[in-house]
Amino acid sequence: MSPRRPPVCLTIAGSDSGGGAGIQADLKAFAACGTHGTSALTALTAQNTVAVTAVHPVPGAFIVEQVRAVVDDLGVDAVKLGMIGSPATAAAVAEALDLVPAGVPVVVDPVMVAESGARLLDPEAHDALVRLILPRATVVTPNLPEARALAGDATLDGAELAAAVRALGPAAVVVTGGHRDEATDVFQDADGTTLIPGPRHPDGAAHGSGCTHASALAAHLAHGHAPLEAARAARRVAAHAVAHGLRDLGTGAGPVDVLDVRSRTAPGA
Ligand SMILES: Nc1ncnc2c1ncn2[C@@H]1O[C@H](COP(=O)(O)OP(=O)(O)OP(=O)(O)O)[C@@H](O)[C@H]1O
Ligand SMILES: Cc1ncc(CO)c(N)n1
Repeated sequence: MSPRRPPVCLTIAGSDSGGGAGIQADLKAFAACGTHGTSALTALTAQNTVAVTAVHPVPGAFIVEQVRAVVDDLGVDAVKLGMIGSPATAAAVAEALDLVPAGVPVVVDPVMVAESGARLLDPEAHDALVRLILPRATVVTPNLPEARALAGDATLDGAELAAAVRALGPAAVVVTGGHRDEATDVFQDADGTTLIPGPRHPDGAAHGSGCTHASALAAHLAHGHAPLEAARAARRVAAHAVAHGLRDLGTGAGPVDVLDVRSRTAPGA
């Protein structure tokens, strides 16, 4: 890679009109982690901090075309997958992944439910996600309820839960800790299980924490870090974004802020 060329990350995900999650969070996290962010939208959501009021899926052929445009010209050093939504979108995303050169890491955030409680994955898309997408993941990053839904067992936890998700085909798993009292992430790959602890920050502005985490992880893989090191860095980046979350924006859970915008002034001011 030429020293002047930053790593390029591609998010294949949904848009959050409220700017907290989805591609809006992904592009900010990519930039915060020193990479150039590109995007292929899977769905547009009319969304704010309290609800998702409408979803407009992007036609499958157009998802593929967006990925082709990026891959053919800019190149891609890591991919992050977010909202899939429907079985048809899962099939299109799988087709789009065939355009990504072999060996490029793919981080899959198996988005199911928004922080506001809205469902973002049709129940009938679950099988397509498991069959078409998870086996292609370098790292899959479910939160606790998503991991249990993928494992098909609501009683599992810790290393057993991570192993049940890894059995679906991804090389590594991070069960993220935002839904635990201690916000400890559980990483597992072929070498074993590693806990990734860290301080728990007050809740109330964690909308987009999962997207930020998965994108930061992809960005660190794009920089050449190994999955475990990238997962440790992603925990730090996401926790920082939660700590600086914009709790005064909106009436629900405020957007995370990976760029800590309150500490900045307008350029030239
Ligand atoms: N209150 C918190 N304090 C510190 N770190 C947190 C907190 N909440 C989440 N995190 C970290 O943020 C990352 C994302 O975890 P989380 O489990 O919240 O994802 P998620 O539920 O998919 O997020 P969302 O659906 O809101 O985008 C993890 O690394 C997790 O440890
Ligand atoms: C578009 C989109 N993707 C992912 C999430 C998960 O937080 C969300 N709320 N919205």
